[in-house]
Amino acid sequence: MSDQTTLEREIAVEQRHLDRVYARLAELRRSAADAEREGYRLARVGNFGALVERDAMVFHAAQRRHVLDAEHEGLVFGRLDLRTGQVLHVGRLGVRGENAETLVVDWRAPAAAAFYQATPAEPQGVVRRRTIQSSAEKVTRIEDDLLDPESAPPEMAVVGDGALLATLSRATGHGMRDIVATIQREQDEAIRSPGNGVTIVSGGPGTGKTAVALHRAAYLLYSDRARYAGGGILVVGPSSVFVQYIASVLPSLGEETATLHSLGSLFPGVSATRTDPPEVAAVKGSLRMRRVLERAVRDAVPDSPTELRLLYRGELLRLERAELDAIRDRTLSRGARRNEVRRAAFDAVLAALWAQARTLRIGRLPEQPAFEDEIIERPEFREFLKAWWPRLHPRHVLGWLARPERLRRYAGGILSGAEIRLLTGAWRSLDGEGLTIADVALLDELDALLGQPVRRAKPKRDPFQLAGGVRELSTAADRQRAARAAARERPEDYRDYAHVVVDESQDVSPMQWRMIGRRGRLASWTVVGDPAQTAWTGDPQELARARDQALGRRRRYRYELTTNYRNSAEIFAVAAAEIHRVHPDLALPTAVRSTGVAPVERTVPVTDLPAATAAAARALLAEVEGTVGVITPVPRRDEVAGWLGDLGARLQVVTSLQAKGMEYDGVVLVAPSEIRADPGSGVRTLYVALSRATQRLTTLDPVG
Ligand SMILES: Nc1ncnc2c1ncn2[C@@H]1O[C@H](COP(=O)(O)OP(=O)(O)OP(=O)(O)O)[C@@H](O)[C@H]1O
Repeated sequence: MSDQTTLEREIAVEQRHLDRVYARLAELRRSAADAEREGYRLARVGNFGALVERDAMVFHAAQRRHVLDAEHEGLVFGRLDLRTGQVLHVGRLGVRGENAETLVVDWRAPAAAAFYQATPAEPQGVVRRRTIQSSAEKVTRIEDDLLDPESAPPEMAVVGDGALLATLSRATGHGMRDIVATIQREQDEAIRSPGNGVTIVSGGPGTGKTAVALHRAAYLLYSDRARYAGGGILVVGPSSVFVQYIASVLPSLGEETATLHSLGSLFPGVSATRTDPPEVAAVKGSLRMRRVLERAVRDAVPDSPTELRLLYRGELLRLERAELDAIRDRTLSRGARRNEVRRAAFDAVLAALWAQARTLRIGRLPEQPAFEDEIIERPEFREFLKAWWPRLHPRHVLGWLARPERLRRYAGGILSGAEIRLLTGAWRSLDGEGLTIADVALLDELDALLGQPVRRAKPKRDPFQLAGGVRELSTAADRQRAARAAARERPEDYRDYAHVVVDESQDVSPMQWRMIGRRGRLASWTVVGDPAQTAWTGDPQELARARDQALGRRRRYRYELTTNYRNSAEIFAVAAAEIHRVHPDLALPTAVRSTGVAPVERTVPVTDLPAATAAAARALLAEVEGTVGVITPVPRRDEVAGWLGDLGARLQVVTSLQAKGMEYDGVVLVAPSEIRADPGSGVRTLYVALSRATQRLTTLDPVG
């Protein structure tokens, strides 16, 4: 029988199974809809038992219908033929037939683990593993791996060249894809790592760390939905460009309950995208900044009144600067938080005025409470309090640090003169250009130091309370919907996540670890990263300390990924040569795919750089089907974007720092020597930029 006929026959076999699954799915959807209708009919009967039954029916039916709709496309993607003769189909969700026989096993279920973990050396009872691709309920392609040839029955067919390579050769889109059909064994082990403690996944560029982290979030939600959907999963990435890139993966796995944030958007109401030069980021990210900020939050508000004068029954009551400063120091002693002790500060001022009034022997002086009431009523006194001890927002205090004379005072003896000058220079543009990503961790620290004003607790709104005090008896489905809405509506400063995923963790500074740590006090963690790709130039010991403090003493599970699935072997060879300049002995992943196309490395006269960049970008857009990234040194981003004009949605211009974690089919790298020239982290940043392309890489270096 020819190969073509075998392939057609095998596709037809899978199509029959797929037809059966989709027919069953249609049936399940119909019965879910019927159950929902029946549930509402029962409700009209009106007795309590019927209402409880309605609750359960409507809940399960609605939940089922939602899942069935979400997982329709590409539902079945794998098949295992076991030595026992049993056949298992693996898919995005578990489906049973009318007689409770298994038609599809959920990819996250223990029975599906062999699909990812079996190898020819350790077949785990699997004879043939088959990957099935389909589109709109039609099987389009199948790829087999024969894992245990000796146990294969003679009639067993094996088709295709391996699913992984076929998948890796597909064009890159704007968003990352889920890899659920082709997860590799070492990745699967990390995905299924225990839910408690800290899972640490490391590996070089393109080894699937991000993919693993996101699939792990989906796995955890499957394995213990009550815990992880209830508390929530927070995923933190380095930049907003990156968060947009990965945002579609979890919904494609049927999981919408995770919260994605970039490091610049973790603080409520802020979304910073500007980056600092590495030497400035190292100062802003250092733990020493905490001591600088502690001094700032204890200082007097700029331009606030330096004395209080009040005329009381013909006598002048007066608190001078030294006295006001002493009250402030006393009130803020022992770690009191400024926004939380406003009331205590006001009481101390009133007490000081009272003491003075008594010393002055003012005639007909009332009792202390009446005296204080009289003073509090005076508008000039209220104005004074508002100006002297206002409710402070972290942004106000960061503004104080941007004043050179204040910064010198706060940072003296903590930061060096050169470091203070770096910060002064960086914050000169704070008002004009806004916050940088590194500033956001400082805001979060200031928020923790300032505290929240004491408010009377508002009664919680009952989502089932209707107008006029009528309380509708709700169904569990209503409650579930409300719970989902609550997850979406978690307060912006929500901190009690059940799990925190940190991607590109090598670039998280000590102050950023503190910020993330505040959101994961109750959490288990997944931390993925590659030390060789870091742009951090600060103290490595301080970094390790801050990270350990955030992660706590939980048990650690470590995984190392060793295969680069992104770059062609030709492209990764260029990146590898770059990182070996500074880390000659670094063990690197193996790139599995060769395209036979060598990267293009060109030098061009500086005046020709704009035209050469535009020409290279156009050429790559014509050569590849997917996206093209133009990666620039940080200061050149806008200039280069200007050279390119509008070349369409497939092209993106990013800085070498924004390129972290990103992937494009073609990359034009502008002025690599300028990126390398940074003495702190230049080579490592260039290594990141060189390892972003799947198929084509052109580097353009200006000379002269
Ligand atoms: N098992 C797999 N099957 C198919 N594609 C995969 C697999 N593992 C990884 N990939 C693909 O390889 C590319 C790189 O993956 P990913 O971005 O997760 O790597 P990374 O380790 O986070 O990289 P970097 O550190 O360079 O940012 C992505 O396109 C991803 O979809």
